[in-house]
Formats: sequence, structure tokens, C-alpha cells
Amino acid sequence: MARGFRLTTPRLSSQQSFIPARVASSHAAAQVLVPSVGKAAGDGTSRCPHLQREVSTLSFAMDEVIMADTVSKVTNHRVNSGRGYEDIPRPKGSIPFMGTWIDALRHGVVTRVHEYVDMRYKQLGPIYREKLGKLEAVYIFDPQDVQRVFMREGRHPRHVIPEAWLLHREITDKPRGLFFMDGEEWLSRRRVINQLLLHPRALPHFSQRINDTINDLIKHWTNRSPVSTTAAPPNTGDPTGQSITINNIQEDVFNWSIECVGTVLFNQRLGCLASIAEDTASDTEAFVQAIQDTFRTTMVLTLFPPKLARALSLPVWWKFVRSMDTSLTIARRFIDNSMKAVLQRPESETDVSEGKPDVCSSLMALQRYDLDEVAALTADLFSGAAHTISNALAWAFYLVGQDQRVQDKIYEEVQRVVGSETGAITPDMLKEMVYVKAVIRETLRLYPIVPFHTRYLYEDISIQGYTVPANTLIMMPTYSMGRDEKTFAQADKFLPERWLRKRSNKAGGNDVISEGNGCPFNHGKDVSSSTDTATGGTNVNYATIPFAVGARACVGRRLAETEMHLMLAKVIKQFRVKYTGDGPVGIDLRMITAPKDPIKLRLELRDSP
Ligand code: HEM
Repeated sequence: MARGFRLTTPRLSSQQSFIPARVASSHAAAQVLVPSVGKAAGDGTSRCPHLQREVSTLSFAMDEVIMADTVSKVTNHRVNSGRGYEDIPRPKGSIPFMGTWIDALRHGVVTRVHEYVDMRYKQLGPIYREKLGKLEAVYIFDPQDVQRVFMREGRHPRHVIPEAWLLHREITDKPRGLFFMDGEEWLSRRRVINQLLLHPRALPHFSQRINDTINDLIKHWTNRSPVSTTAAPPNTGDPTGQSITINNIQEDVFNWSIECVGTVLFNQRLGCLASIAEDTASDTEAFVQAIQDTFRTTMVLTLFPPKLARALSLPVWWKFVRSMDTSLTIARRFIDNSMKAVLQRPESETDVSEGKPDVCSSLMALQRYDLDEVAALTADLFSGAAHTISNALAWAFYLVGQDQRVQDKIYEEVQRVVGSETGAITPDMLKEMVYVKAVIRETLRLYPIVPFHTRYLYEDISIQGYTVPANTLIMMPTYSMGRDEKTFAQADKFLPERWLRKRSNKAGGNDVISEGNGCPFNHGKDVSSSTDTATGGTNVNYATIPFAVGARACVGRRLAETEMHLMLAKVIKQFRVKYTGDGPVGIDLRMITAPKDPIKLRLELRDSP
């Protein structure tokens, strides 16, 4: 193949909206080459040679931050990488139209794509391309390449939206939320939601409600399975011998996360926790099932053309439509009920950033969007929140439930910060809980809830010496990157310490353990025994970015982290958690990284909650 060969046909599917030329050209200046990666930051903050400048994922005005960061380093960008798209390694056995679909199906690709992609990475290296049925993409694995992709995503970053979802939206002709939008439409709404959810002032406001819902969940657990007295194991110190059995933590946490997000979005209690106490069927159960079915069928329809599935009236298409309709109807029911309450409130109570009650009222107070659009925006947040947080917490309890050492450290930290205080854990207290945060961060490294980050760039980019043309789908597999031994020492081990660093206390007191800044490289140290493992890095580590980075990073990140940190801290403060399942739980990839089997736990009441 000739060097520098370039495909001229855009690889963006006709289903994915093209950005109008006007918009594309307006931000062409932002498509610039970032300084060479691997170079220590020149701002004097980096002590780690592996990492580069940080793109703050938490800035509420993220888009501007990124623009500032990239534009300040404008160099005349021109890709001249030597080898072209056609030269990028690809698996053997690709056939016209189908690509390597049959091969992939043999590997059980639908629920184990993460393993399949990992196998390809080991076979073909840090960049390869593959066509799986309809889905043609370039897969990249090197964190430095990932960083470069995010740095060049432009003012209106574009991610992949499953074709089946787009088709469904087209058929139903209903407005949808942020995830589905692009261009200026996306940016203007995203800025508003950023203010409501990512602004530092927004969350302290919600933490009392999150605390309350966690207290209620624990109360419901106790009501459902009254704390039973078992023979207290001898010499265990803390446990009183009283315990609660949980047969499926995921399900319970799902109910809780809907309840919790309901209080943030609508300042309403939705009543989802009642079904935990009563063990009865509820709307939330139907919602869980519908979302699971939507995700599962979407996976199949990612590989098999949805339009064809629809034309052939395949059962998978109809199952997809039914589950999508059910989940949207139930979400809409929750939202309509809540909106009624919001509409009845006095106008003075409608701006969350001024200490007012919730996201939905704040959106309505702007008087910029009609009710349908407010409902669409909040429905997106609502369903985005429930499944992600519940699965992440299920994995966190699964991991800590098997690791007494980690639990003891969480407990020590929570006791140190909160002491005998039995009220709410405040945002200021949370700031000090660096170990709790490290546990969640490590959980998401091992079980990244979103299995692939995706981007279409507006310009060609050179990756590993190959030119990847503009509008190619670039997939960044989070599972493989998070478990890569090249990046993480003892990559398969659950070691929250890798995210901490020890600083000596100049005032002569004890050394201070603080949050590491993300350098995952262990610099040759044994990460299990040291608290000084994430040494010296200053920046976001692109090998594990569970919420993505940049202007299109997860808009619910602050909320998700606050909910997860609070839940972990409060449960471990009161209970010892034991995983009681029958062995390791695998991953079932249904668009998100979910546990394959229910995660069973026993919660043993501590002596001194
Ligand atoms: C463990 C929890 C969560 C994880 C790991 C997670 C991860 C992500 C990721 C990776 C993206 C894609 C960003 C991209 O395309 O680059 C995303 C987008 C999004 N997330 Fe989350 N998320 C979580 C929780 C939440 C919560 C709690 C909410 C709502 C309150 C939420 C709402 C959204 C929305 C609306 C988008 C689309 C944003 C846009 O397109 O501008 N997520 N999330």
C-alpha cells in the first residue's frame, strides 16, 4: 500500500449526524496538535515523566478549558504519518460486508466484547482496525494516543450513538437528551446542565438528600431481613454477630440510585425504596428489566444492521423496541409525576445554583425549553444515572467484600474523619476521605462501567505512525487499558493504594496520605505494601478515565462520585461486608460492564457504628 494513503469517504454512518460545514469550520482552529506526549509538563507541576498536562474533567466550563488549553499550543497541524489507514493492522479472515463478524460470534462477542477486543489487542498491537458487521472502527490502546484523541476532539466532540437508538428516535419522533445531541444544539444545553450538575456549588446542596436516601436504604434492609443474630465468630473484635443478608446488591442499589437521583433532579421522593422493604414487584423492577433488555438487544443490533432487523421483523428488533418503549414510558411516568410537583412550587424555589431545590425546576425556570424538552433532558440524566452507579457500587462491594484489609482501612479513615458523629457525612468530610475515593477509582479501573470511549475527530490524526482519517470511528477500550500490565503493576489486583501518595509532614507530625494525581506507574515498587505508589504524577491518567475527559465527559460525574463515596463510607462505617457468592463473578457486557451473576453479601453490624 502506498505510503500516506488516505480514504476520502467519511466513515461516519449516515445515521450519525454530520456536523454542518458552518459549525465544523467555526472551530477548526481548535483542531491542533498537542505538544508531543511523554514529555513532562512544562508548567512545573509534573514530577512524573510519564504524564502530560491535565485536562480538568471537573471544570464546569470544560469546553472553554479545553479550548484554552489546546489553542494556547497551536502549531500548524498537518498529519504526515507515513502509513495510511489501509496499512493499520487488522485481523485475518475479514469478508465483504460482514467483516470478521462470524469469527467474533464464535468468541461470544455479544456479551464478552471486552475479552474479544483484548484478545485482538494482544494479537495485533496498540492500534488495529476491524469491521464487525456494520461497525467499522479503529481500536487504540496506548494511553498517550488516547490523550491525543481527547485533546483534539474539538469544540463539539462526537461520540458513537448506537444506530438502533437513532432509528428508534426517528420512528418515535420524540426529543431526546444530551447523549443524542451534537453541534451547537448539544453545546448550549450541555453548558446549562454543567452549571447544574458539575458546578462546585451544586453538589454540597444535594449531599444531605443523598445521605438521607442511604439511611433509608439501610433502614429498608433492616426491615426486610431483620438483623439476625448469628453465632459471633470468636476473636473478630468488631462484629456483634448480627447480620443482614443481601441476595442481589445490584438490584437494591439500583432502586436506591433511582430514588437518589430523583431527589437531585426533582427534589421528590419516588418511593422506589419501598419495594426493597416489602420485597414486592414495582415500577422500578420493570424499569430495571427494560433497561437491561434495551442494552442487551442494542449489543446485538450494533453488529446486525437495525434497519435490516426491522425490515425482516426479527424478534431482536421487536424486543429492542418493546424494552426501549417500556423504559421511556416508566421514566416518563416518574418524570411527569415529579414535574407536576415542581410546577406547583412557588417560583422562588427554582434555581439550584442559588441553593434552590433541583435540576428540573432550574431548567424550567430558565424558560428556554418547553416541557417536552425538559422531560427529555432529565430522562437522559435519570436513566444515565441509575444503571451506571448501581453497577459501579455492586462491583465496589464485590471487591471490598472479599478484602478485609481494604475494608479495615476504609473503616479507619471514616472513623478518623467522622468520629462518633452519627449525622450526615458532609462534603467537607468527604474531601478528607482519600482512601474511600481511591477504592472507587480502583474499582472503576478494574470494572470500567462504560466499556469503550468513542470519538469521531474532525481532522486526520496520526496514531502509532498511521494516518487515521477524519470521521473514522475511534474506539478506546477501557477494560483492556485499565488492566494493561504495561501501565499498571499487578494490574489484575485490587490495590486502592496505587492512587495514593505519601507526603512528609513538614510540621513534624505524621506523614500525610493524600490523593495521588493519577500516575499509575509504580516506578518499580510493590504497590500492595506501600502508600507511596502513585508517585509524583500530576495529571489525569488516560489509561483509566471511567468518566472520559474533556467537554463531553460524563456530566453526572460529580453526582456519581459523591453518591458512591457516601454509600461506601456509610455502609462500611456500620457494617463489615462479606461477599457470600459461589466464587468469582464475571462480566456481562450489556453496553455497560455489569456483573454476570447477582452479587450476594452479608452485612455484619459493627459494635460501634
Ligand atoms: C459510575 C457512574 C458513571 C460513569 C462511569 C459514567 C460514564 C460516562 C461516560 C464514559 C460518558 C461518555 C462521555 C463521552 O462520550 O465521552 C458519559 C456520558 C454521560 N453521562 Fe455518565 N457516567 C456515570 C454516571 C452518570 C450519572 C450519575 C449521570 C446523570 C446524573 C450521567 C449522565 C450522563 C450523560 C447525560 C452523558 C452524556 C453527556 C453528553 O453527551 O454530553 N452519568 N458517562
